[in-house]
Amino acid sequence: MGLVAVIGAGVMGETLLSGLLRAGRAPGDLVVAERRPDRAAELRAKYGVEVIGNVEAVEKADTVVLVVKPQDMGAVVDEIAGSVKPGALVVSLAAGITTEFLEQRLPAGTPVVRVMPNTPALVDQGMAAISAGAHCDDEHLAHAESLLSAVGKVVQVAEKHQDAVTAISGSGPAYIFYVTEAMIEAGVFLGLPRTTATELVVQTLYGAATMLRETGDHPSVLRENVTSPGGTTVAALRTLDDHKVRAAFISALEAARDRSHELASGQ
Ligand SMILES: NC(=O)C1=CN([C@@H]2O[C@H](COP(=O)(O)OP(=O)(O)OC[C@H]3O[C@@H](n4cnc5c(N)ncnc54)[C@H](OP(=O)(O)O)[C@@H]3O)[C@@H](O)[C@H]2O)C=CC1
Ligand SMILES: O=C(O)[C@@H]1CCC=N1
Repeated sequence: MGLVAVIGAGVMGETLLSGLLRAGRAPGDLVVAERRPDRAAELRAKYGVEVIGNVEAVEKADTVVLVVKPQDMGAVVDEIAGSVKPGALVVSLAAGITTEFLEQRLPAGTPVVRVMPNTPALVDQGMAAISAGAHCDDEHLAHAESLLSAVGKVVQVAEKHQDAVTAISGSGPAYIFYVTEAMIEAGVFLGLPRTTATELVVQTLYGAATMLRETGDHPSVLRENVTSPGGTTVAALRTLDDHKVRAAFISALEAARDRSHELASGQ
């Protein structure tokens, strides 16, 4: 697998870096590119990895992982393109950025894999979807999969589905945190101490997620099991339907899908 260079150590880059180290990758097998000296010093101290400039990192890497914002991707790829080693694999974690966008800027024939990860990778419960570019073979895909499987589940999808994946699992944790916040605020409104409301909501989410995964039952069945005739749950669900919450979710995820598509053009 060789040396892996992580270009851009913000939220997602650091999440991947820390996960690879937790999974047993040696600090010497990783190099990080970071332009701010204070942040570089922090990463060196925390992870014991070499932190250098973009070009220097790419020159020696067998796998280059791009984790900068989509809006910065064009400039970063133009900077590093001439330094990518022949045969090196380029893996992009950026929303919206297509393999074609990268292939056009990298040396001809460079294998590129597009990945959409998510932040639960921080606790090894990530969900990543990967798609092959034009010059990828099964070995390249397997290599990208092994990077991401260090921090959670990995599925392969056709690249045409990556904007939808971004809307569902890439941004998904934020929707769950949003619902969590709303339920905690409701608990406080109903008179519970904030710490109690938080504990009740977090454990309820964890329990419900575990039921979904472990029973394999459809969410409709699990919801019906909670919904006693004439009871409390149906009163709440009717209110959610009155406020068109289900329709709002569909519109929200459609907006995220469309935004991912727009990011491809650097907007
Ligand atoms: N956060 C998330 O939940 C997810 C993010 N992603 C994708 O991951 C990518 C990064 O997102 P995120 O981590 O949230 O963003 P951050 O802003 O936290 O991280 C971006 C990093 O890129 C660095 N950077 C910017 N320009 C350059 C450059 N020219 N050379 C080197 N480093 C540079 C920034 O450095 P500096 O601090 O110096 O500006 C920063 O460390 C995005 O493309 C996003 O779409 C994908 C899935 C989920
Ligand atoms: O909000 C974003 O654009 C990134 C991509 C998916 C999650 N965070």
